[in-house]
Amino acid sequence: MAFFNHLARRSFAQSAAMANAIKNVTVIGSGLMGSGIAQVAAQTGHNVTMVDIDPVAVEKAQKRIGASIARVAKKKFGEGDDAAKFMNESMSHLKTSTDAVASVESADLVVEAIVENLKVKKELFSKLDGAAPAHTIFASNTSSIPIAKIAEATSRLDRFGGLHFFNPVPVMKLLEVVRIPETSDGTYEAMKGWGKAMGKVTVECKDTPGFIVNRLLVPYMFEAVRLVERGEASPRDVDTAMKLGAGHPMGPFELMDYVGLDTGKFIIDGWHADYPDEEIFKPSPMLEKLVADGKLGVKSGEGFYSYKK
Ligand SMILES: CCCCCCCCCCCCC[C@H](O)CC(=O)SCCNC(=O)CCNC(=O)[C@H](O)C(C)(C)COP(=O)(O)OP(=O)(O)OC[C@H]1O[C@@H](n2cnc3c(N)ncnc32)[C@H](O)[C@@H]1OP(=O)(O)O
Ligand SMILES: NC(=O)c1ccc[n+]([C@@H]2O[C@H](COP(=O)([O-])OP(=O)(O)OC[C@H]3O[C@@H](n4cnc5c(N)ncnc54)[C@H](O)[C@@H]3O)[C@@H](O)[C@H]2O)c1
Repeated sequence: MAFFNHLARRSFAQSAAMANAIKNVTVIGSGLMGSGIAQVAAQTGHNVTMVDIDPVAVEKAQKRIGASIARVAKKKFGEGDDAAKFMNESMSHLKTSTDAVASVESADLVVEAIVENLKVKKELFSKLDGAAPAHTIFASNTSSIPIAKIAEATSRLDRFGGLHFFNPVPVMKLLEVVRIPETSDGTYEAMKGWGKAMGKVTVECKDTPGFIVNRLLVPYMFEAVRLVERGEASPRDVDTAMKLGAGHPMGPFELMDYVGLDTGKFIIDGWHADYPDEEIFKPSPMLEKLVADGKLGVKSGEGFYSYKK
């Protein structure tokens, strides 16, 4: 028994050591998720470079992070010097860039949170694979795309995995840590250890569709839309019912608006392509029209509901 305890202690020590080795973090994508991941990494003392292809998105992200850190600081320290110190120290760990290749030169970990599109993600990782140091771990925050499909664009399958955060990242405690068959034990332990260093509770996931949460949550959201499309209830009543009847903090329509209808469409289109005979994944006329009209939810000011002030 002592031998196995020794092994367990050594494995824990290894993962702690590897997680501690993750100091320089590059987050690619400064949207809803990338800005949240970058914020929490900065708040937890990592050296963070947040990158986006769109300079306007970077500027919006900095504003979003500033407002969010203020909420976190107020919640942790109330008003006063300690809150200001926390905010200043966190922001001091955060740099921004629009040059993805340069941003990974000294990265220990790259977390990708760009558009939910396999081709674009593969193009990005292929480009970064030649620029990042050999030891750098690559991870995708994808909601629905198989990690293995993204990883095949690189030569570092043993140092590739999924780190699936939840929205809003500063609040949601869960982190799904996904491995592909080639992910080394050291990489997996380092990713789990880093998740804990980020203040998250990690769960272990295989590279299956939707990992754990989205495998259950996305069909639920799909059914909510079908129910409304069949004229059986209004979005507002469905949301009220799920909040008061199932204790959810948000109803499905509020949540779809919150996560972004564009991301929702990317997911359903991807799963429909992969599973064409699955009725539930057939395109939704209601969602198609909203996205075509630029109504993407909170991020655009209107989705299923209007958020215009
Ligand atoms: C057929 C076609 C169908 C097509 C549709 C398919 C859709 C598919 C969509 C899937 C998308 C991908 C999903 C993704 O991969 C995985 C996810 O992320 S799923 C989403 C997970 N998140 C949730 O479920 C969020 C649920 N909501 C909540 O938890 C809460 O509502 C809230 C967001 C935390 C807000 O809380 P409220 O009480 O309502 O409001 P407050 O503003 O008071 O906030 C409470 C508390 O939290 C702090 N806080 C809130 N937001 C932030 C922030 N951004 N930064 C920092 N802190 C924040 C706030 O300070 C409050 O703290 P307090 O002061 O009260 O202690
Ligand atoms: N929205 C959510 O609730 C949520 C939750 C968990 C995971 N995810 C996943 O996270 C990823 C990002 O989702 P989001 O909601 O933050 O999207 P978003 O649209 O808010 O942000 C995406 C950002 O990526 C940038 N981008 C696109 N292509 C790029 C490139 N080649 N290089 C650099 N930047 C690029 C865009 O300019 C944009 O700012 C997706 O894979 C999504 O499935 C989303």
